Order: sequence, then C-alpha cells, then structure tokens
Amino acid sequence: MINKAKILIVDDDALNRIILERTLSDEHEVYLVASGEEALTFVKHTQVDLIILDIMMPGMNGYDVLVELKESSLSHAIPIIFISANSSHEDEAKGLELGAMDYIVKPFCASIVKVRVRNQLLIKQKNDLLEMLASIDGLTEIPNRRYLDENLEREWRRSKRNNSSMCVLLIDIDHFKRYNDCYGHRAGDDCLKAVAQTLAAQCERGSDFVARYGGEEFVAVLPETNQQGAIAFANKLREAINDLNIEHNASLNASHITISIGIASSESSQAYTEKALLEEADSGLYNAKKSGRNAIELAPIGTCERLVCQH
Ligand SMILES: Nc1nc2c(ncn2[C@@H]2O[C@H](COP(=O)(O)OP(=O)(O)OP(=O)(O)O)[C@@H](O)[C@H]2O)c(=O)[nH]1
Repeated sequence: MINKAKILIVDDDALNRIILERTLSDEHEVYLVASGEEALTFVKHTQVDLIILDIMMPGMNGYDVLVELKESSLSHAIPIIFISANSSHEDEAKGLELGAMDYIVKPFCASIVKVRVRNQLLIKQKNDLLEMLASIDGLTEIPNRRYLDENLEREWRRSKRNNSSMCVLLIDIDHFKRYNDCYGHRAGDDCLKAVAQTLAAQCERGSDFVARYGGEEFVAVLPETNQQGAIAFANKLREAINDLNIEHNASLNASHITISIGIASSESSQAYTEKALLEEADSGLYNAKKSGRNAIELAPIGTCERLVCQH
C-alpha cells in the first residue's frame, strides 16, 4: 500500500484549518499548527511532504516562514503552497518568487485545493527521485560532494542568521593507500563502502549528515552543535570504525582500519565562509595524522594546538 502523504497546514484561523483538514484528510495525513513559529519547530522533528502556509499571521508572517524553511537542509525541499486572502498580483508574484510552488486565494474552492495539492505531490515525488539520484555517491551510497557543497553552504548561512554554532568534521581513513596495495583495489572499494555506511549510520539527528568528500575522505556536518558536541560525535565515529574491526595488516598504527578526524567549530573559528571552516577542519586533520592517526584534533586556534583524543 502507498503511504499517505503528510501535509502540514499553517493557519492562525481555526475555521480555515478545519476546512482544509476536511478537504484533504481523506487522501492525506494532515497536521495542523496555528503559527509560523510552530511550523518551524514541527518540521524539525516530523518529515512532511507539503506545507500549506497562510501569509498573514500574528508573529512570523508566511513569507518569513518560507524563507526560513528554504534555508534549512531539513525543510528546503518541501513544496509550499501559499494560501492567502491577499489577492493582488504583487502578493502572488512575491510568494512565487520566494519559492512557493503555488498560491491559492481565500476563499478557496475545496476541489481545486485538492487537485493543486495532488499536482504538487506528484512533482515532488519525481523531484525527490531525481535529487536522490544526483546526490548519492555511486560507490558508497552516501551523500556525494554535490550534496555536501549545497547543504554545507545552506547550513552555514542558517547558522550565521540564527547566530547558532555549527561544526564540520573532516574524516580520513588512515593508511588507505597501504590497504589498497595490500588487499587490492576491489577490497579497498568494499572497505570504503563499509566505512562510509558506518559513519552515516551514526547520525541520529535529522539535520546531521555525512558525505563523501572525495577519495577516502568524508565530511560530517553538524548544524546547531557546539564544540563539545562535535568532539563527542567524532569520538562516536572513531569508535564505530574501530568496532568494525576491518583487518589492515599493512597499517602502521593499528592492525585494523582506523580514521583520523579534524574538527572545526564556527564558535571558535576565524572563518568567513563555509569553505574556510572546512579548511580549518583540514588543519585539525593534518595534526591528527601527525599525532599518530586514529585520533581527533580540533582545528588549531592561532598557534595553539589542542589534542582531544588519541589512541
Ligand atoms: N579502492 C579505492 N581507493 C581509493 C578510492 N579513492 C581514493 N582511493 C585511494 O586512497 C588512497 C589515499 O592515499 P593517501 O592520500 O596517500 O593517504 P593514506 O594512504 O590513507 O595515508 P594517510 O591519509 O596519511 O593515513 C590512494 O591510494 C587512493 O588511490 C576509491 O574510490 N577506491
């Protein structure tokens, strides 16, 4: 059986919420909230397929809610249909320009709302499939460099706007050239896939993700995370790879596959761009390698290099 699509209705008017729910609940799973602020909280913990968003609401208006939704990697791909008593062409154009997929004027006709919702869900299904195919690394089946570039930039902008801390981890398999040389390229590929899948499986929060950066390097992006949280996550990654216990007799630091990790936190960083933050993580990684591998290092702050963990 095909799952019902999840639709979030955001409207401060209780009667509108009830009418829209009645219109859509026979075909879809419908959730109701009465403000933009509630909608932003809701999408952080519940995945929805489409949002019907009122524009004029006390507190945040619909335009501001849309901008915020588009900034987050959790919600940027959710199609949004504005529903508003504003019937001017300027309002409609503004809504569509901001990224809404459709604009319905109140009072609305229930059967037209149904069809418009159905159309947007169909488009989303196809877009999701294309997006998935274009964002997944063929070998490891985790998000690829393209996904990383897009989402790292988005999360960086969001963290600046919300004044929240974010962290990036640059992760590299230790002595992987020696692994390829010892066990062969095909075994190397299998190892890369196992490591990638294990790293990605450690992400419990919906907004965290691990992507393949290139070769045997991976990046973890941790939005709304401080340095301490990132260190804890990095240790979890390192332990998970140690626990995989993939034999690596050619390694110079262990008898199994290990990883080294550099951490950069926007809290303590001098970086003005997300790329600079990643470069800082690279300095941390360099130091982790230098300190013996299977290690985690914070990006150096000035000349101060801080050892966090080494085995
Ligand atoms: N099998 C396989 N190997 C890859 C792939 N991408 C990169 N590599 C190999 O990964 C190795 C990376 O080697 P180096 O950059 O020298 O690093 P390393 O041997 O891991 O040494 P350290 O990083 O200093 O611990 C190279 O031999 C690459 O050929 C891939 O998709 N499959």
